[in-house]
Amino acid sequence: MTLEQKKAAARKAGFARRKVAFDARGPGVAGKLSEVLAGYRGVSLSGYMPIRTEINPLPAMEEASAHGPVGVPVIDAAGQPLRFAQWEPDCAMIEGAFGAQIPANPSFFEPEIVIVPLVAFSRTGGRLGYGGGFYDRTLELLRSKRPTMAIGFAFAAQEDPDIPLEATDQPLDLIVTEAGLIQPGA
Ligand SMILES: Nc1nc2c(c(=O)[nH]1)N(C=O)[C@@H](CNc1ccc(C(=O)N[C@@H](CCC(=O)O)C(=O)O)cc1)CN2
Ligand SMILES: Nc1ncnc2c1ncn2[C@@H]1O[C@H](COP(=O)(O)OP(=O)(O)OP(=O)(O)O)[C@@H](O)[C@H]1O
Repeated sequence: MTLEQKKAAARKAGFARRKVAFDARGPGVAGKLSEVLAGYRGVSLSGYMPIRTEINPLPAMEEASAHGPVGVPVIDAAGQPLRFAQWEPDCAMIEGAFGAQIPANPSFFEPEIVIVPLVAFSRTGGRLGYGGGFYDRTLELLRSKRPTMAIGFAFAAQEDPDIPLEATDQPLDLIVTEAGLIQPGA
C-alpha cells in the first residue's frame, strides 16, 4: 500500500469510529476543553464551526470569547493555508466552502492557540483530517512566526495508534476528548 492508500484507509476507519461516538454522545462533551481554555484566558484562539459528525466545541468557544479573541477557519483556496476570522456567539454567519459556517463580515487575525478538528489522532500527537492538508499548511505558517499551540479536539474513540505520517504533518501539542486530556510529550 502507498502512503496515500494507507491514509485513505485510516480516514475511512476514523470516520466510522467518529460516527459511532457522535451518535452515542452525551451532554457536555466540550467540558474538558472549557477547563483547558480557562488556563489560557485572553490568549487568542481559533475554534471551528462543527460539520458532519465532528465533536462540538461551541460551548467552550462561547466561554473563551468573553475573555479574548476567538476565530473560526476560512478557506481561501485549495493548497493555501486557512485564515481565521473573528467570531462572536451572536455574529452573522454565512455558508463557507465544504459546508462550515463562516462570519459574514470577516476580520482576520492569527491565533496563538488552534483547536483542530480531527478524523483520527494518536497518543503521540499524530493527526488525520479530511485530507486537504489545510491545517498542516496553516500550522506550518503560524509556527514559522511564533509558538502556536495545536489542540486536537475529538471523541476518545477516534484514537488510532497507527496513523500513517508524512513529513508535512504538523504535530498536536495536546489532545482533548470528552473524557480527558492526552499529552503527547509526557
Ligand atoms: N468544522 C470544520 N471546519 C473547517 C475544517 C474542518 O475540518 N472542520 N477545515 C479543515 O480543513 C476546513 C474545511 N475543509 C474541509 C475539507 C474537506 C471536507 C470534506 O468533507 N471533504 C470530502 C472529501 C474528502 C474525502 O472524502 O477524502 C469528504 O470528506 O466527503 C470538509 C471540510 C475549514 N473549515
Ligand atoms: N505544508 C505543506 N506544504 C505542501 N503540501 C502539504 C503541506 N501539508 C500537507 N501537504 C499535502 O497536502 C495533502 C493532504 O495532507 P494530509 O493527508 O496530511 O491532510 P490532512 O492532515 O488529513 O488534512 P487537514 O490538514 O486539512 O486536516 C498531502 O498530499 C500533503 O502532502
